[in-house]
Amino acid sequence: MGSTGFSWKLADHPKLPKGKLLAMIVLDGWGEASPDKFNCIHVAETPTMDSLKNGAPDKWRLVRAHGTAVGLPTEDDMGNSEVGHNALGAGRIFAQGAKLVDLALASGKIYDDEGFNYIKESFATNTLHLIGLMSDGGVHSRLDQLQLLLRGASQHGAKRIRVHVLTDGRDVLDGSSVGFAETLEAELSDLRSKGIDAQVASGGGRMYVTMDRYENDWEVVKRGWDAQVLGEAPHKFKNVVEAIKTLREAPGANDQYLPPFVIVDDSEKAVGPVVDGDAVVTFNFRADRMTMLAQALEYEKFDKFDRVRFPKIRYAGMLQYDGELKLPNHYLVSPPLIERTSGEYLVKNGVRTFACSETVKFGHVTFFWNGNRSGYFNSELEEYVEIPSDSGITFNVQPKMKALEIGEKARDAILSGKFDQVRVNIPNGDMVGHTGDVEATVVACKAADEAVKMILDAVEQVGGIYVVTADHGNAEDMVKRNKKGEPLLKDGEVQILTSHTLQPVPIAIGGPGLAAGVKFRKDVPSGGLANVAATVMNLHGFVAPDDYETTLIEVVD
Ligand SMILES: O=C(O)[C@H](O)COP(=O)(O)O
Ligand SMILES: [Mn+2]
Ligand SMILES: [Mn+2]
Repeated sequence: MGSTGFSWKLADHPKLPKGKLLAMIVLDGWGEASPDKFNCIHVAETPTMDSLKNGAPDKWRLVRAHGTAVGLPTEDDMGNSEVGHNALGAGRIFAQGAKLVDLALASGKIYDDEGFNYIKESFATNTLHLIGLMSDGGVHSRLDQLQLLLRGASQHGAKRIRVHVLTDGRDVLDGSSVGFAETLEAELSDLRSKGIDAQVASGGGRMYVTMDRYENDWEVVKRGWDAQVLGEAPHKFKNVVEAIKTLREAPGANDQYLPPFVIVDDSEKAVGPVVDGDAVVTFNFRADRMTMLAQALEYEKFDKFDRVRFPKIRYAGMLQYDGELKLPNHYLVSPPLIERTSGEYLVKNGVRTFACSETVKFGHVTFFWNGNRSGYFNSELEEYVEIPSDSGITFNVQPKMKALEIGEKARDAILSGKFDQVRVNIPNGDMVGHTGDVEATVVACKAADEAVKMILDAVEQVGGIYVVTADHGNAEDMVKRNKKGEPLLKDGEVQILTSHTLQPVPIAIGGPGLAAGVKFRKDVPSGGLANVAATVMNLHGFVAPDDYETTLIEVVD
């Protein structure tokens, strides 16, 4: 596509009409797996989703939602919301953050680029702080990347390094943070033997400390700020392994929600507050749960909580987390450039668009869907509605979440006649699945199914079309399995899987507005989430751009 010949205008689909209302429903964390008692979708009453499956193979099929199909480094990488919604919205597969960071570290290019050279200015006199998720989940960060960065930074002049860890247990097994902390400690001890003053300075569980998203609860970020920047926390320890082991002993404690702690020296002084002149890197590559901290670290003007001190630092993100806001200004690796998304094309071709979810997934159907871009393409044609999520709770306590409210908003948008596309994310399977609470996840799946029904009923009323799919698996498998697929036992108990899975996800099309003869093609057997955008464009009456992954549908006369 030469720059001169470029046009936003989409060609008319030769067979499919325009002007049909299309409901695009993304069930978060809803994969397809064999039925057993750890498959919460199977256990739950889900009559609506079950009935869609009866449309197989013409109107229901599976698509790939993990690994290389969504731009991740390997087929062992489970899908996640960022890469899933990016693929759904962009219609093409982009090498994602995880892979781009791998490449930049492997080639050493990361150390030549602007971001690293910017923070390097601090190395001679000050401390380099690295803040992020200590995990090998590969969703937000990876421990091996942190290890390489630690080695590389010290080889490039960092003499004093402080690591501020967030424990995971959400993209990896609960309890695995102890092993990660030991690995990290060994790495730091190796650096110390080479004369580098390197240690962990603070920590806390990701869901309670720092990694909130979409401004659901700034208190979470403040807890992290106090520990990481101010060096203040309710718990003080001499080293990170002891900290995690001790805090995990409290009743009900788990990696995701460990309280904040700081590491102190023999005189009980925090070893690593952030001070003027220091360099800070947030080493997560994924954006959603880093942008709030990034704002606190970067913005002179800031009123979300009292920072007490706002040190003058050199701050860089592993990636730039928001291209539109240019946040942060400095970054070590350039993010994937996801342009010409289906959302932008459709709006530019007059498709009036409504998008909605509750806070915890709101950015998924807007920001991620639109290629990690905030805001509207055309505020006259678009409306994005965020339903406030409950904050300060784990969602197993409230497994229905706001599913029905999302369903109602979507229904009203459909019936209003003001929109051509009504797009939602229904979070329950994922958010409750991450708590590892199997019973609550069953309730969650039922609620999600009810929300789908509400939307499909409205589609029926207006003679519209629906596309129902998911971004990756989660609730369909809640247990860690051996290679044969049998649940793995540890100390006589099954090991609960809080993370996403490698499973494919369903996609269903239908509704009274779906033209006769539309069915899934048979010649895209390994279709993935990136094939959905062209499919949706067709259903709006357009042909997708040539470089989009091929459509999943055909029209048979
Ligand atoms: O951030 C999270 O909650 C998990 O790490 C990944 O879940 P998501 O990709 O579904 O948001
Ligand atoms: Mn998701
Ligand atoms: Mn998830």
